Amino acid sequence: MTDLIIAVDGPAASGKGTIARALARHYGLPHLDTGLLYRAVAANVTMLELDPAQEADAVAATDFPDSLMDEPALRSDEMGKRASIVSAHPLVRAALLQRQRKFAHQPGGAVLDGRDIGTVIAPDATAKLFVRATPGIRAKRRHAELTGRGSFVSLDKVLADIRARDARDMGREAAPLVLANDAMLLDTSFLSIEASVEKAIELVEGRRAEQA
Ligand SMILES: Nc1ncnc2c1ncn2[C@@H]1O[C@H](COP(=O)(O)OP(=O)(O)OP(=O)(O)O)[C@@H](O)[C@H]1O
Ligand SMILES: Nc1ccn([C@@H]2O[C@H](COP(=O)(O)O)[C@@H](O)[C@H]2O)c(=O)n1
Repeated sequence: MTDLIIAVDGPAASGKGTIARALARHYGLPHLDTGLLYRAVAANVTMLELDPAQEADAVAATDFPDSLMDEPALRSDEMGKRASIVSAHPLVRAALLQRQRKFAHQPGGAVLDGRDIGTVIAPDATAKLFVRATPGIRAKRRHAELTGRGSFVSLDKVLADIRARDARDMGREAAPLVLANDAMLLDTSFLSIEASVEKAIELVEGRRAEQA
């Protein structure tokens, strides 16, 4: 059987992680949330008391233990913001590249979600999804998630952070978030989680059938 590589890209809180995890379960494939790699670099920069805006400082923090990726602190909004600062440095991206490519190209295939999976990490992916939702809807979902975890932050602040992160991730020179030519758009704004996952499977199956 041919390997199945599924690339899931999209902006912050669009639902790409939720969809990628469900696809991995559905197809019995390993999953990598590549945002966690950048969040781990950001956390390491912070622990080492270095400056995330300085490329050399951020590169020095790319050598982190795998266990760091399991830290709940990585999931905070602040760490998402710092991750988007360190991720703009080309040398940080280069330091994390092979690890992601190796994961994508393991026997059988894999599901990866992030910003540059379909464009840089696995341009040869079997199926590429670009998941999006309006900034307002993404902010409401992320706000509900954060308050559910006991972190008290206003909806306005979450929306402002999402807009700032979009601008940084789409505006940077190194591997910006863009729609790959052959990516399939999946707008989750008015879809439930279940409906989004169903649609994602349908899109992947359509692409597989075209390639059979
Ligand atoms: N279709 C949906 N309807 C309602 N809530 C959703 C939907 N999809 C995802 N969510 C919720 O929205 C929040 C963000 O989803 P998720 O973490 O999957 O986004 P993401 O794009 O992976 O975010 P990030 O870029 O920050 O990693 C989560 O709380 C998730 O449960
Ligand atoms: N492939 C990727 C994945 C993530 N980033 C950057 O990390 C930040 C945090 O990612 P989340 O998916 O956990 O929100 C994100 O804002 C990006 O700046 C990336 O550049 N490439």
